[in-house]
Amino acid sequence: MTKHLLITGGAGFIGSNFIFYLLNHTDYSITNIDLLTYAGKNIEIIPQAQKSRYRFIKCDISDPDQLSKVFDQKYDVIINFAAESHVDRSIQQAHPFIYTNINGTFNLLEAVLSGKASKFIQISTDEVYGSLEPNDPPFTEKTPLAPNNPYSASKASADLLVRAYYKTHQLPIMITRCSNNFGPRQHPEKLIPKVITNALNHEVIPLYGDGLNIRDWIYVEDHCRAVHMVLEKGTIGEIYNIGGSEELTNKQVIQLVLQQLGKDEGLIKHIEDRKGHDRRYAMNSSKIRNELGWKPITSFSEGIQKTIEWYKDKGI
Ligand SMILES: NC(=O)c1ccc[n+]([C@@H]2O[C@H](COP(=O)([O-])OP(=O)(O)OC[C@H]3O[C@@H](n4cnc5c(N)ncnc54)[C@H](O)[C@@H]3O)[C@@H](O)[C@H]2O)c1
Ligand SMILES: Cc1cn([C@H]2C[C@H](O)[C@@H](COP(=O)(O)OP(=O)(O)O[C@H]3O[C@H](CO)[C@@H](O)[C@H](O)[C@H]3O)O2)c(=O)[nH]c1=O
Repeated sequence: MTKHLLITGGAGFIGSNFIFYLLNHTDYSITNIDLLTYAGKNIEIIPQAQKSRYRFIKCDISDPDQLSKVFDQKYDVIINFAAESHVDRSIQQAHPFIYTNINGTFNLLEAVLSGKASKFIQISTDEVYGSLEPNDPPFTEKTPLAPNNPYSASKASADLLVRAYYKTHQLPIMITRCSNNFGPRQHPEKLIPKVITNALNHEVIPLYGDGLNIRDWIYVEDHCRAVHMVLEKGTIGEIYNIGGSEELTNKQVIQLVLQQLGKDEGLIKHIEDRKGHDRRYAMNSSKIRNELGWKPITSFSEGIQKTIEWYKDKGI
C-alpha cells in the first residue's frame, strides 16, 4: 500500500530536496507543512504527473491549533525537517529556535502519541555533539551531547524529547544526525551558497576568525538517500549518524569553490570570529554504512559543480 508521509519544513533547503527525491524515487503520497519563514522559499512547481501525490499546507508546527488541522487523516510517518537552522541567527536572537525546534518537536511527538501517525523521524545534526579537537576521533552515536550554541542546544533538547517519548511511551521514533549539507536550494546565509553568490556578484566573502574551523561536508542528495534508507530499513529507537567524510577547513572550502568558479582569492576577507565557534565537526557513519548499506556517492568537487550550476541557472 502506498505510504502517506507528513513532511515538515519541506519548503526549506533539505526538506525540499527530500520531497523531490521521494517523488522521483517512490510512489509515496506527501503532505508538506511549512510556516514559510524567510528560509522557506522552495515551494516549487510539482510536475503534473506527481501532483496527485502531493499537497502543501501552510502551518506553524509550534501552534497546536494549526497543527491539528493537518491531521485530517492518519499518516504512516512524520519526518521533521522544520527548524530554525542558522547558528549566527541563534546567537543574535534565540527565541525562534526555542519556539520552533523544541515546542514544534514536542507538538509533533504529542500527535504521534495520540495515534495520528505510525512513526516519527527526527532530522537532527552533528552539532548536538559539540566540538572536536584536531586529533579526536569523529562523533559516534554514543558521543555525549554537548551543544555549544543556542541552535545546537535547541536541537539537542528536541532529540532528548524524542528519546524520552521512546523510553516512556515506546513511541516508534528514529533520529538521524547529519553533518554540513550543501547543494541546490540552500539559503545564501550559509557558507557555500554565500561564497557562490557573492563571488558571482564580485562581492567580498567573509571568513570568520582564522578560517581553520573544520566541517564534514555532504552533498544534500546523499543525505536524502540516507534518510530514505532509515525510513525503509531503520530500527525503531535507533540514532543514525550521517556524514560525508569530507573534512575541510572553511578556508579550503572557499578556495575550492573560487577555483571552480575561476574567481580570485582576493575576495576573501577575514572578519571577527563567530561567538562560541565550534572548531571541528566530523562524523563516524559506520553504523548506517554497515547496518543499512548507505554510503555517500557524490564527491565534494562534483557536488560543488552541480551546486554552482544550479545557482547560475537560477540567475544569481
Ligand atoms: N543544513 C544542514 O547542513 C543541516 C545538517 C544537519 C541537520 N540539519 C537539520 O535539517 C533540517 C532542515 O535544515 P535546512 O538546512 O533545510 O533548514 P532551512 O532553514 O533551509 O529550512 C527550514 C524550514 O523549516 C520551516 N520552518 C521554520 N519554522 C517553522 C515552524 N514553526 N513551522 C513549520 N515550518 C517551519 C522554514 O520555513 C523552512 O522551510 C533542520 O532540522 C536542521 O536542523 C541541517
Ligand atoms: C555564513 C558563514 C560561515 N562561516 C563559517 C562558520 C562555520 O565554521 C562554517 C559553516 O557555517 P554555516 O554555513 O553557517 O554552517 P554551520 O554553522 O556549520 O551549521 C550548518 O551545519 C549544521 C550541521 O553541522 C546544521 O545543523 C546547521 O543547520 C547548518 O546551518 O563557515 C564563515 O566563515 N563565513 C560566513 O559568512
